[in-house]
Amino acid sequence: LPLKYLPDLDMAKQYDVLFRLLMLGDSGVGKTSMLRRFTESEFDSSHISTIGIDFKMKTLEIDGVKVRVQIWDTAGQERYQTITKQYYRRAQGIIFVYDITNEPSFQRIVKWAGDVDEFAPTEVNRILVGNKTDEELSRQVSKEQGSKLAKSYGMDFFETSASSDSNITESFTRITELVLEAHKADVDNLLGSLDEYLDKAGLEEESDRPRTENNTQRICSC
Ligand SMILES: Nc1nc2c(ncn2[C@@H]2O[C@H](COP(=O)(O)OP(=O)(O)OP(=O)(O)O)[C@@H](O)[C@H]2O)c(=O)[nH]1
Repeated sequence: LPLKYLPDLDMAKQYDVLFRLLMLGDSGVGKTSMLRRFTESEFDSSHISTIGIDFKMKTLEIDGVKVRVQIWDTAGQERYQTITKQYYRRAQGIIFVYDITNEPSFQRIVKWAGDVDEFAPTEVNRILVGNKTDEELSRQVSKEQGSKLAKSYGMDFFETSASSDSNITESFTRITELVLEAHKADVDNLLGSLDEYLDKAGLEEESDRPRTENNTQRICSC
């Protein structure tokens, strides 16, 4: 492989694997805010409802693996659900979000989870998140209720605040870890063959090089 291709190989190594995560929950629970907090370290107190679906990317390093996550932020509003359901199938991880100050948003997790059972692959990883813990005085759903529901679904549970940046990184990291664990065999295979490819590329490049005094010049000109 000619030396000039090496920078492209470096680009390819900026991340090892890409996963798709999906955020689901009622309108106003804070899905967009959690995602903005996680990817841009920002928070906005105004509510601009997501139209249809949007996504943001972030790279995490877990156990030495560079994982790029594409996080899909869905609109909680009913009218967009025909569109958003089309994305369930492509997700490897799902974050269910409710608002701890809004009991109906918690009750509706059952409905969101039911939709996922119907439209997402069965092996999809899931976590449950109760957001807005900074609004403790307005709390309507206890931590125990959240934890119990999560347990009944076999999900990990977090209480977060996008506003005060509590448990946001932890939640996104946990779902990414679960997805990575679930796909460990595939990832190992992929990384194994990529390493092999890079080693091979390095060897070929060595053997391509003319064994003359001009070696240095040739390397520099690339
Ligand atoms: N106090 C508090 N407010 C929050 C928090 N997270 C989000 N909010 C506010 O809740 C409102 C709704 O937040 P969004 O992030 O737009 O909610 P969403 O779930 O994306 O809503 P849709 O796009 O309509 O589905 C906004 O006014 C946010 O500022 C939080 O952790 N604490």
